[in-house]
Amino acid sequence: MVLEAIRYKPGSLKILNQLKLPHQEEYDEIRSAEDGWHAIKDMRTRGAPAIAIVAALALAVELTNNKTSDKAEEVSAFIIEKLDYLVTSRPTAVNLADAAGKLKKIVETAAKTNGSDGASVSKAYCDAAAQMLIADVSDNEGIGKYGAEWISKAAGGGKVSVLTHCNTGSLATAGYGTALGVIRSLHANGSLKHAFCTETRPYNQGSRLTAFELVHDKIPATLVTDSMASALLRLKGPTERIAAIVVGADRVAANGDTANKIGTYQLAITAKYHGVKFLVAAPRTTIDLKTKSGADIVIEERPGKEMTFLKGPRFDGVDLDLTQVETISIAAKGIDVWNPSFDVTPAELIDGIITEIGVFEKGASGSFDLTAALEAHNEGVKPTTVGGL
Ligand SMILES: CSC[C@H]1O[C@H](OP(=O)(O)O)[C@H](O)[C@@H]1O
Repeated sequence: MVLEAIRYKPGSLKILNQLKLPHQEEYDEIRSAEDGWHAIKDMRTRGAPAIAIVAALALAVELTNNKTSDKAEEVSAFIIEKLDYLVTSRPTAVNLADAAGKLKKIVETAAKTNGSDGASVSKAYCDAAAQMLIADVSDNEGIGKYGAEWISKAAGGGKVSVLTHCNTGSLATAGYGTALGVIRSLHANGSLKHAFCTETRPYNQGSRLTAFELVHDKIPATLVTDSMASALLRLKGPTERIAAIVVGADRVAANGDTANKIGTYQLAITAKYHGVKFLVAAPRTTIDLKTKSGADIVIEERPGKEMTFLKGPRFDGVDLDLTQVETISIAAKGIDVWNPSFDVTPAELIDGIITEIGVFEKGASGSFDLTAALEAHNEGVKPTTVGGL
C-alpha cells in the first residue's frame, strides 16, 4: 500500500496526522485555509513540499464547498488574502511562498480574462492546486533517478551505503520523497547496501517517520542517534564506508547555501572531514533565487516544550500518565530552551544539488550559480546529471 500523507479529491482534503505516527495512523479533515494553517503550524503535516501542497489544497476545498462571490475580482482578492495568510504558518520552507506566488498569478490572470466570473476564477485556482499534487510525485521520481545515478557513479558502481537526516519521504511530500526518494531509487536499482537514518530530535522525524517509511518499503536500514551520525563515517566493517549523505532542503539560496533540519550543518562538516559526498535533494520549487545567500534565510524557532516533553502518550508500549511526562519536563523547568528548527549549510560543504532536472554541481569557480544554471536549463542546457565534478 502506498504511503499517503495527503488525500485529496475535489471538495475533500485529509492529512495524515504526523504527530501521532508511528503509533496511530489517523487522518484529519481539512475544510478551510484556517484548518490548513493550523495543521501546518502544529506540524500535523510537515515537509517543505507537503506544506505548500496542503496549504494550496486547503484553500481549494474551502472554495469548492463555500460560495464566495459571483464577481471575478472579488474571488481573486479573497484567494490572494487567504494565500498571504497561509504563508505565515511556517517561514523557512520556501515552497509555500513559491506556490502562493504562482497561484496568485494564475488567479489574477483568470480574473482579467474576458467573460470571467467568480466560478471561473475559483476553478482556475482549484485546478492549479490539484496539479501541484500530481507534479510533485513526478518531480520526486526524477530527483530519485538523478540522485541514485550520481551517487552510484561517484562511488564507482556497486552497492552503496547512504545516510539521511530528518524525513524527506512520502510523509514530507506528495509521494516518493526527495532525499528518501534517492534512497528508494538506489534500492530499486539494486544499488543500496544499507541506509542509515538519524532520529532527528526533537520532533523525531527520523525515528518516527523515516524509520516508518523504510520499514514500510522493506529497505535495509539502521536508525542512529543524531550524535552518533558523525562517528558512523569513520566506521568500517559491517557498515562499510558510507558513500554519501543525502538530505532534503527547506530553502536553497541562489549561491547554494541550504537551510534544512537542525543538525544538517554538522553532518556536512563531518562529511567534508571524512571525504564523504554531501548532497542536497530538492525540487526546483525549493530553490529561492531571490535569496542570495544563507545569511538571508529566516530560521523558524519552535516552542521549547517540543524539546522538554515526550512526544505522545506512550513510551515503549506503556501508557505514560501526565505526571511522568511532567517529571521529564520539570528537568528543564526554569532553564532557557532554544529550539531552532533549521540550520544553514554553506555551499562550500555541498557536492551537488539534486533536482528533478538533474544534479547541479559547482563550476570551475568552486561555487554554485543557480541563477545562471536555471537560466541555462531554460535555454536547453541540462545540468551535470551523472558523475563527479
Ligand atoms: C522534503 S522535506 C524538506 C525538509 O522539511 C523538513 O522540515 P520539517 O519536518 O520541520 O517540515 C526537513 O527539514 C526536510 O529536510
